[in-house]
Amino acid sequence: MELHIAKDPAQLSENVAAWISNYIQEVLQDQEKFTFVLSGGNTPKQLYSLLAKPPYAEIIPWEKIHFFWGDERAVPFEDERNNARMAYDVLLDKVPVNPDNIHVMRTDIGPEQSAQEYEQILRKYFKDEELTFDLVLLGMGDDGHTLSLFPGMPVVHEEEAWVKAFFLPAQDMYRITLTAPVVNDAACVLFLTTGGNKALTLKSVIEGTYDADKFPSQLIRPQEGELHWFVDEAAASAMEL
Ligand SMILES: O=C1O[C@H](COP(=O)(O)O)[C@@H](O)[C@H](O)[C@H]1O
Repeated sequence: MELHIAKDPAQLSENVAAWISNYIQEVLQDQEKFTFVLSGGNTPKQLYSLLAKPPYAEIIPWEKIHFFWGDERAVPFEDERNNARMAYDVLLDKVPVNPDNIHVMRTDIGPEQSAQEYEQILRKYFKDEELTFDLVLLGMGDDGHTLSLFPGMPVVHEEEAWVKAFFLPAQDMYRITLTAPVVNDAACVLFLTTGGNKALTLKSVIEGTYDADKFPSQLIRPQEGELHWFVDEAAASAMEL
């Protein structure tokens, strides 16, 4: 695992945008397409908006990238809580992406059906591949969740399915999420985490005893791929560095 610490969220987003842009270009020297899993929430907005502007809007070969989502809130696309909607607003509507390469988790059908459909899309896409995604971008909630793998929920222990839907009582909402095994088969996983409110949780996730029921972010340990944590100083403030 590599830990990268930046001064503040603005500097962190700058660093991650540059890192992602380099990584995409490097990987595309050896292959024709690149698979990029996006996260939702608030943290990645600044990063997405940087990627949508020069120089990244111009140097990233957008038409070669296939976009997927790590998780989705089962609310209509028009709802501002919808993770795909946020990514469209800040990034995908602003760069020359091929619309056929954008693979959203649908919320215009039932969550179970959407999860099954997404699983089929992924299994078909990665049929002959040893690894799954080239890059998975993740966030971490202050409760230690990542994707929609929330503390204490059975989905944390899912080992077979790549995509699951479930009802999250705390938010009175269905969630659709990739599971840990499919993310752990990725070539590279990158966590983006900011803020002092996440400092103690981050310390537990990175330096604490393994307890995935309490801190689902600990589930993410790529088998062969790289794991990077990009955090700001406030989020890193409780760690013993
Ligand atoms: O609900 C969610 O939260 C996590 C964390 O979001 P953040 O804004 O605190 O970083 C996010 O990664 C996930 O995609 C989203 O559905």
